[in-house]
Amino acid sequence: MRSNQVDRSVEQPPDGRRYAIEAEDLELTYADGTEAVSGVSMAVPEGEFFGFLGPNGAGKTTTIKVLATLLNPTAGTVHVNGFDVKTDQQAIRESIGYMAQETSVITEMTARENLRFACDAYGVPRGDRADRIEELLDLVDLADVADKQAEGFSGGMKKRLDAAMALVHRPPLVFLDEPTTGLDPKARNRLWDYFEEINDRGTTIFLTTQYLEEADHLCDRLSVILDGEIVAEGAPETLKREVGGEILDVELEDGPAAREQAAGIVREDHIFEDDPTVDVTDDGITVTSRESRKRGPDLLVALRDAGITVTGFNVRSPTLDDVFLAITGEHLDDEGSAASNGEAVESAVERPAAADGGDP
Ligand SMILES: Nc1ncnc2c1ncn2[C@@H]1O[C@H](COP(=O)(O)OP(=O)(O)OP(=O)(O)O)[C@@H](O)[C@H]1O
Repeated sequence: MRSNQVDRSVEQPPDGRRYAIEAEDLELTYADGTEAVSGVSMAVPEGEFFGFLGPNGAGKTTTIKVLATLLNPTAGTVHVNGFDVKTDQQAIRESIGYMAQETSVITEMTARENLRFACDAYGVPRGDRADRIEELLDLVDLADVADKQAEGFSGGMKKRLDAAMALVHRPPLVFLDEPTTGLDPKARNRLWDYFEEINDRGTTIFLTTQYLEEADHLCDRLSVILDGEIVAEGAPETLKREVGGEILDVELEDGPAAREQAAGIVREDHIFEDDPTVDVTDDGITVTSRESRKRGPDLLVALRDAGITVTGFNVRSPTLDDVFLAITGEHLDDEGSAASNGEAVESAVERPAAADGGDP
């Protein structure tokens, strides 16, 4: 342990691991007065796959930049790998990998040359470089194109090279800032496999994403950030359970007046006895209740008796989008921007992002 490393032995997670990240009341206000992060606290144990989920502009990148010592916090206490972000910046930089939103790949160089360049930048001992580069090229499936210029790489290949470059010095903790934005589902899945592999090897991962499915698939635990504040945290399954029940989606033939009338029937007719929540959507209503399955048919009868035509009906388990809706009253749409209820209601789970141009 370096002399200035904090001994956090009294603040270990319950299972004896140490914390890779500890932040308490982190605040960051930009020079123009924008309060990007207001009182964020988190504790990420070593080895965890931790997700930081939120819409555009929520404060994810700002938080990551503080953790990676690229921005000084305005207030709060932050330790990364046991080091203080205010006083031990060099030690933190040596002990983390950072895959930024913008690519670090130099397109005039080959994949192998880019990795060599990253080894230089991180001071990887010369004797270790060749083996490490081969290992990373294999891991991210770029061995076949190792000596090809990165210029011709697809978006997915560049992202995989970016991720490999963040890992040449074998950091115990890696920050991935929206690593799959703009990739097609196939390219995204390949990156997910790679991230899972490095996490299985023991690397702590701090991932920011605006994709609900990504957070759900990869993360052991996550925090949801909105307008610079954490609004929920927990394991994806726990958060979904906390929504409290199952979701009943009812599609209606008629427009807004019929949807409001249907919502009124749910609220006033006491068909569901557990005080359900009801949301008006683009094409009907959504009811969240522990009795969705049992009482769903009774609702259909009540709607028919009121002269409202039902065109579709489905009971399902809650998704992270339902969690987001329950907490914020807004959906998180596929562009990562929070959309008011009843406007853009499809989640990133259902709509893939733009193609990234033919990832092989
Ligand atoms: N250099 C800056 N100066 C002033 N305000 C900034 C600066 N960088 C970011 N902001 C503002 O801070 C807030 C948080 O931005 P941040 O980039 O951290 O959000 P984000 O969740 O990472 O969003 P995105 O998904 O768009 O990257 C936003 O209101 C943004 O406009």
